[in-house]
Amino acid sequence: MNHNPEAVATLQPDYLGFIFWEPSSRYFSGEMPDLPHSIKRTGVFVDAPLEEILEKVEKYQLDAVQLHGKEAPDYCQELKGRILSIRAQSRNLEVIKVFSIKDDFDFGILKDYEDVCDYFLFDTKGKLPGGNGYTFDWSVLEKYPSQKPYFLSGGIGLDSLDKLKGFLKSPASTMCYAIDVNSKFELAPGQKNIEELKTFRVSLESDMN
Ligand SMILES: O=C(O)c1ccccc1NCC(=O)[C@H](O)[C@H](O)COP(=O)(O)O
Repeated sequence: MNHNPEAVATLQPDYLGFIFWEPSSRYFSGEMPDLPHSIKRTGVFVDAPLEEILEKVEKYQLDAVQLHGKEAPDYCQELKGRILSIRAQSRNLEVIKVFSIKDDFDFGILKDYEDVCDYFLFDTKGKLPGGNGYTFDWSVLEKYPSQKPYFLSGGIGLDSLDKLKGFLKSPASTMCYAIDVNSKFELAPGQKNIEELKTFRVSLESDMN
């Protein structure tokens, strides 16, 4: 297994993802490492049965789930409700609903998800439900109609830095809450390139200060 989450954690990301979709080359099945509490352990799922998500949430003490399939609003709502009852309201579970964009996007779809998830994540449509390594045209986000913060994702790498810096200064990014990176920072599936991640972070942060 190539996964190196402990090394990624030294960079203190806000979220750290674990892929729980078995066909993925990044599928995670190992022991959850000890991570600082400031880092949200995020389980990535694709149309998984609710019971499977609940089992992983408890087993790995997840703080967030990222849903990459065709999960309906009812499903998100039930997930939230079930977690609340299990955790007796002691600890939240963030639900991040992913939408994959090809060319254009019908933002009307988001309306029914507004009250049942915490964040949206915009990824690029591809052969796989995630981790395809392609960017979409971020200018579609100029029409983003919601006040819900979103994650920007899909094919972001060091070669995206200039474009990303421009985007983050544009009105389309007003509700952009986080940048999600994956395959463009890998030495092998699941094994992240720490030096490149560091370079990416330092470059973005220096531009924003
Ligand atoms: O990474 C995977 O193998 C994967 C498989 C199935 C669903 C989601 C998956 N990854 C989700 C992510 O969190 C990615 O960060 C997102 O899709 C962007 O990936 P990339 O285009 O490689 O930057």
